[in-house]
Amino acid sequence: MGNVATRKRPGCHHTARSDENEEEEDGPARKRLRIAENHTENEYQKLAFKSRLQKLKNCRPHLKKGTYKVEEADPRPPLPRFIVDDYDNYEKPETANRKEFAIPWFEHLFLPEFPTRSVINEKSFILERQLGRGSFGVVYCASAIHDSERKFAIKMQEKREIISKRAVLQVKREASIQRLLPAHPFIARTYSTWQTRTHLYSLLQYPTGSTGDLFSIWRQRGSLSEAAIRLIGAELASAIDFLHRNDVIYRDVKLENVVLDQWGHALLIDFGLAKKLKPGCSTGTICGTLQYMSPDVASGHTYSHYVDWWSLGVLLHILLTGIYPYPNSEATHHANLKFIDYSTPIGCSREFANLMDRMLAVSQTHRLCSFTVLHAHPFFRSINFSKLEQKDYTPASEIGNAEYDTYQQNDETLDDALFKENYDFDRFDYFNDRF
Ligand SMILES: Nc1ncnc2c1ncn2[C@@H]1O[C@H](COP(=O)(O)OP(=O)(O)OP(=O)(O)O)[C@@H](O)[C@H]1O
Repeated sequence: MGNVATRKRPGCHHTARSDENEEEEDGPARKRLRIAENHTENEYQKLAFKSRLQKLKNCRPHLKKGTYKVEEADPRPPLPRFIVDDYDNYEKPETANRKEFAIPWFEHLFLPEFPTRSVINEKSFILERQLGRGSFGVVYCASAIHDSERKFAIKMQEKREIISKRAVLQVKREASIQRLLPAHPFIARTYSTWQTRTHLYSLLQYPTGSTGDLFSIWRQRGSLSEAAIRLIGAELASAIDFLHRNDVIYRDVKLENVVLDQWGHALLIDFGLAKKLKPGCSTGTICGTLQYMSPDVASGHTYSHYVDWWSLGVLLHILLTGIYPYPNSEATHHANLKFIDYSTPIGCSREFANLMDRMLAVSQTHRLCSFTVLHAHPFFRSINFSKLEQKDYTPASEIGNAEYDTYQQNDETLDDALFKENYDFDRFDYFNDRF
């Protein structure tokens, strides 16, 4: 078929074709004649030739006449040298090499927080049992392959889930904050992180002989004694203060994020919502667990580290009374959170009642918003924080000795009387004189 298109048909005049034939037939003589006919072009060539000849004569006067060789001008524009050189000298990587060094995007996405080649990896451990479930995967208790006595928690998160929920930055931030944080007795350490093609792994501190997270403990045993709450509260306060001093706002203090070891010491886990925030700076992301969320976060205005003290207040309130301080148990959106109808817990010590009033005050002027104030509060007066951080106290001995009876919440007359008395007295004592 291709031949049909180029075949000369009878009666059809092909100009280009006939010129080519003429050239072929007459040779260079015929070509010269055609150039001569084109007068303008010819004149131009002559002038150009003369000018180049003159230039050559000027720069090489020692050469005799007639020995010059002028080459025909190249009709194409000169190629920029650097492109030609680059192209000529460019060493294309071997196909095999390229395959070896290429990092797939779903691995690259989680670098450098989750390295792809780690000395410690999932093959170094034996997974024993499941400890809990998070948004993107499962947390296992694991023992080191060469030392079965050493226990760790391994958090295994699915990359697919993380990407589909657009939480890549969140998990990377969590890993980097936890890994850079200095050691603290009440914060779970992150020893290592790595990734496979499908999963992210975090090797975490496992509390020795863990009795589970605080939520499960509270659900099994009910309300805790004030003595136990004092020790657990003080340990968590020490951990939160440490985070703030290291420019970290935690934003997710809740029962589920505290695990206890066999002596009842608290360990703060899950830095999924933590953020680097310098003192005096504020942030505005509405995040956290609704029932623990402070009015400042829920309002959508900017807030700072102090919101963690509100959440700790909610946690301590639940540990003692078994209920949330504000009617938000059914809330599904931050805009629906209500900060009304608070009543001071009754049937507890005046110190604890006052601590709750202070930590859960909606007005920031009345609210307890710093470790210094908490540390000096009468509820924690008996605690030596240096000894606490040395783990000199044993909260386990106090856990389970509940003294608080939740039915007293219904006695409204007593409730009101106690609230007024405590509030006025304490307000004078702590706001004006001491804090
Ligand atoms: N270091 C640890 N030691 C013991 N148990 C742990 C540890 N880390 C996590 N767990 C258990 O696993 C559960 C889920 O862990 P975690 O909350 O860290 O996961 P997550 O994926 O960050 O979840 P979330 O959806 O709350 O962000 C916890 O509630 C706890 O019971």
